[in-house]
Amino acid sequence: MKLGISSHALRLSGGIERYAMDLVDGFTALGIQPVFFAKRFDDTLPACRLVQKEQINVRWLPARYRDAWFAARLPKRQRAAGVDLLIGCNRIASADIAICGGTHIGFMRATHKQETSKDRMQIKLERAHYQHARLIVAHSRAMQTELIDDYGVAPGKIRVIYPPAAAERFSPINDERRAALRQQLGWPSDRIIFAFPSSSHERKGLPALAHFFESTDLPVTLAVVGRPLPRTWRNVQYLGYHADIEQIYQAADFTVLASTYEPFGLVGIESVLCGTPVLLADGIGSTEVLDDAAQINFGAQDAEGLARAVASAVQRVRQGTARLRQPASHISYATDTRTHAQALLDAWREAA
Ligand SMILES: Nc1nc2c(ncn2[C@@H]2O[C@H](COP(=O)(O)OP(=O)(O)O[C@H]3O[C@H](CO)[C@@H](O)[C@H](O)[C@@H]3O)[C@@H](O)[C@H]2O)c(=O)[nH]1
Ligand SMILES: O=P(O)(O)OC[C@H]1O[C@](O)(CO)[C@@H](O)[C@@H]1O
Repeated sequence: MKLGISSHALRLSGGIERYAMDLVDGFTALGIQPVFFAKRFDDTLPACRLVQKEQINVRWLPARYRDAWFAARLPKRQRAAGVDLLIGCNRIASADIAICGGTHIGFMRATHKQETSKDRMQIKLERAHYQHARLIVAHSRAMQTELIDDYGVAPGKIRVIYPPAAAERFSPINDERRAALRQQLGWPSDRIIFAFPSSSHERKGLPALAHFFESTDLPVTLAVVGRPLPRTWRNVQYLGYHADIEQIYQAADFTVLASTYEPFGLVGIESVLCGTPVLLADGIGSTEVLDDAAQINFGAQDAEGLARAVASAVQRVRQGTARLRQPASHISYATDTRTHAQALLDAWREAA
């Protein structure tokens, strides 16, 4: 069988790029070399050597037309490469398995965005994506609901399969190494650090978090990794895009997301796998798979709820009960990439 994966890019960026890379990892472990269709490749990544690269260049086009152009060119390239099972991580109209790690209608509703012609183009392409695929893999139950209610997808076509995380990257370290890492990052031992990995600050709740952190008297710091910050705040530190993000999780006391729309939130499981519990706003997809020891929840729009959640996190750290010594036991599914790749193939066999 010749397996294809389509995605925006094979490079480090946000969640869906991470997911596509984890698919490469998982299929490689199963002895399958995927053909990878993308607009861009970062050739310094080891993943690029594990795939047959098929680039579809869209750079010459204005941004708004790129996705549709990519989707239109893809079928010919699929046939030429002899692909007989295509997994679509981006919106295309020729995938056999469509991955749903977010819907545009759900995103627009949750973030109260005014619809423009660009959004309508995205939604049209997205409908074609879901319609063409024989199987849709939703990254959370919330996505399953959006697919049925907002896109009219037949429930029988959808399977919820949670996304994986690379275990060799995301794992706990011992206390000594952790203390050294914290020192390296300039984090005093009496400071309680909340990591905030984000490539989309507005959607992931930076305004509410920054407002709380700048005005609290608790000895807490919000450590932002990913996109640069628009300004500075008291108790908020920016660490840049950190290639070895696992070190941030390993060294931090908690990881926090106050997202208004978060289909899954890989950040949640990556942090827990590193032994670091999470503060997650209600409704974030990964809250479905974590137990109470691993997470503290609050309402994304509830300032007092956030304050209570941070206070209870601080209390756990002070009591020495925060860290998770057996990370996998707090997550309801097997997170390794190989199991995920196999689950996709099994679901495909059932659907075909
Ligand atoms: N190396 C590195 N990685 C980073 C950094 N900042 C963020 N990331 C990575 O970017 C990813 C963020 O993933 P998510 O938490 O899942 O959020 P997203 O970018 O909004 O992803 C979207 O697609 C996911 C997959 O379906 C969904 O899980 C998610 O909810 C959302 O829709 C994680 O893998 C995280 O490690 C950084 O500074 N450095
Ligand atoms: O807040 P961000 O990172 O721009 O993400 C928004 C994106 O999320 C999606 O709703 C799906 O994940 C896209 O349609 C939308 O462009």
